[in-house]
Amino acid sequence: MSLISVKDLTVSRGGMPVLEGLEFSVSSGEVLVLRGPNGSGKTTLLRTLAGLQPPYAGVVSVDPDTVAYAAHADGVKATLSVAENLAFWAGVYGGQEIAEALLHFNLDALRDRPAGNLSAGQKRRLGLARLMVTGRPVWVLDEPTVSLDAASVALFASAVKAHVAAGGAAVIATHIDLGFEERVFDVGPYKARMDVVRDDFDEAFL
Ligand SMILES: Nc1ncnc2c1ncn2[C@@H]1O[C@H](COP(=O)(O)OP(=O)(O)OP(=O)(O)O)[C@@H](O)[C@H]1O
Repeated sequence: MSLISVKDLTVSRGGMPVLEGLEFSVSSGEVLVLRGPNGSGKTTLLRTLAGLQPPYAGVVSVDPDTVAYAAHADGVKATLSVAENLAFWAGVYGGQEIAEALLHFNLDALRDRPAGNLSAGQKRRLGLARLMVTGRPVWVLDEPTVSLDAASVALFASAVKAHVAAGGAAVIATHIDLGFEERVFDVGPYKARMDVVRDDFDEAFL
């Protein structure tokens, strides 16, 4: 069953098309890894998939209530403890248990530490643990392993594996090999031509 699909999608940044003609779908049980050099448009595509910005053209088919998005900024509340941060997100998303997420991301010993006092990698682990408490099936992740050491990357990879084994799906922009079976989608060939002109463009300006 397809949880997210795009058809003839163009995504834009600052009003300019960045990628165009995108077509793919991701089903329950699948991981799609986005690849492409810096600045190629992966973040722009992920933000569009997550509903944070509208498509420039084409269609994104996904129920917005099924998506959990994690970006570069961890969205951690500095004055709340680790456990309070997770409980807060669990409440926002409908009350999943936080115990499993704390254990999985090796955060149990840090549960009462104010999140503002965590290291960069610990903060990133907390940001990723949040995914587990959302209960949402479609994980849309932008460079999730930044700041993580090898052991934490392995924790993250196993969380994704468990998530898709339970029927979820994930779209992940990453430059590293996460060591699991995935489909790879290279955005390179979809780079938008700079001479794209919208139908509603006033030719008098050309
Ligand atoms: N506010 C903006 N207005 C116009 N163009 C922008 C703006 N912000 C970013 N861009 C450009 O949009 C393009 C796509 O950026 P995007 O962040 O989606 O790339 P990326 O593939 O995620 O890169 P990275 O791997 O470095 O994270 C880049 O060329 C970038 O310079």
